[in-house]
Amino acid sequence: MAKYEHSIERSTEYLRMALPLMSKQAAALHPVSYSVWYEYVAGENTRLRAAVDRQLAQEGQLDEASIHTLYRRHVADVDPQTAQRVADGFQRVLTGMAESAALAGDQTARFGSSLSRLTAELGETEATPALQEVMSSTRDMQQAVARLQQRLDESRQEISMLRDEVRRARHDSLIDGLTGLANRRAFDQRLAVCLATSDAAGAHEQRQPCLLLTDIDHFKRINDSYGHVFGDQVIRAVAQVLQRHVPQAGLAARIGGEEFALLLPPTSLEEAQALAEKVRATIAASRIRRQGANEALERVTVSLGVAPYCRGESAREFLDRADQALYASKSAGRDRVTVLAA
Ligand SMILES: Nc1nc2c(ncn2[C@@H]2O[C@H](COP(=O)(O)OP(=O)(O)OP(=O)(O)O)[C@@H](O)[C@H]2O)c(=O)[nH]1
Repeated sequence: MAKYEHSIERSTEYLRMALPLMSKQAAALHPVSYSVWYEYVAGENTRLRAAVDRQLAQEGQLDEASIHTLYRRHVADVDPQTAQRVADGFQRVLTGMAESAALAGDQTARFGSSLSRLTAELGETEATPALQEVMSSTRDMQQAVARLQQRLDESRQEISMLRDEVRRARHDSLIDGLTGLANRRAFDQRLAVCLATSDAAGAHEQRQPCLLLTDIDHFKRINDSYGHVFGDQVIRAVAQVLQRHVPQAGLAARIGGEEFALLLPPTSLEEAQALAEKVRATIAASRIRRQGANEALERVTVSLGVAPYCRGESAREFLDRADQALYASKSAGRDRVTVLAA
């Protein structure tokens, strides 16, 4: 279940609660600060709440540095999806407020021009001081509404930047930095969705999602012989081969140091096996050149384990079966594919 999916009423209430708390601090009233206080008043992020209370007890106030640290530790890092929802919610609330301010501005402007017309019709002499005062207050009101609109626009721009930042952070949190493939977290998320979809499809579906686990053979030796920089180059080369072979609806991920997974959408076991064999042969046939080294080429091989999903089993059980298949490939001499049928 999503952690925060608050209604507009609820998020407006949080805004009302957060504003006074936020304005007491030394930090500026920007979206990062708002995200922290939103989470604080919503009360579901208990670790953030405890950290804020602790800091307030010690320091009395939150300054720029502490608000950013709290945001990074307890909002952005922990759950980028939540941060995105907070930013989206804030944007919705702000948009609503900006629309109300625009409406108030229009009405004030109309009221002002009616008053001007009335004053003109009455003539200088008949325009009483009371009427003059109403006109002057109306002008003040118009200016105040215009200022409010401008501040709301500025806040909307800041929110928009924050959303981009959160989107980037979320993207980064799902990508493996070395290879550009999906990382373990992205893989686990996709696997869960894939299995739930497969279970919901019912027993009549013949083909099932398949998992190909791939591990680079004797990788420790490669590292020990040629160093970690070359080791990383080998990891990237293997990742590229996997990325080239993954079908559109599948996912290629780096799930450990030199371990990869290809998650295939419902596929026959024969097709999955053929794909695994193609990956193995492509890697075995490639020669990875060491940058700056004279000696020509390094032969790298991988072992693979293939397992089809058995409806109803857990992600852990599915992974374990694919891992057993991989282990069988390693035990049988490496550079091979083992299939463990359901
Ligand atoms: N260069 C590099 N090495 C890594 C990375 N992650 C893990 N390793 C290394 O990968 C090696 C994995 O070794 P093992 O799992 O023992 O594999 P192995 O025994 O050499 O080979 P197999 O038995 O064929 O699996 C270790 O030496 C790790 O230090 C990484 O990101 N970069």
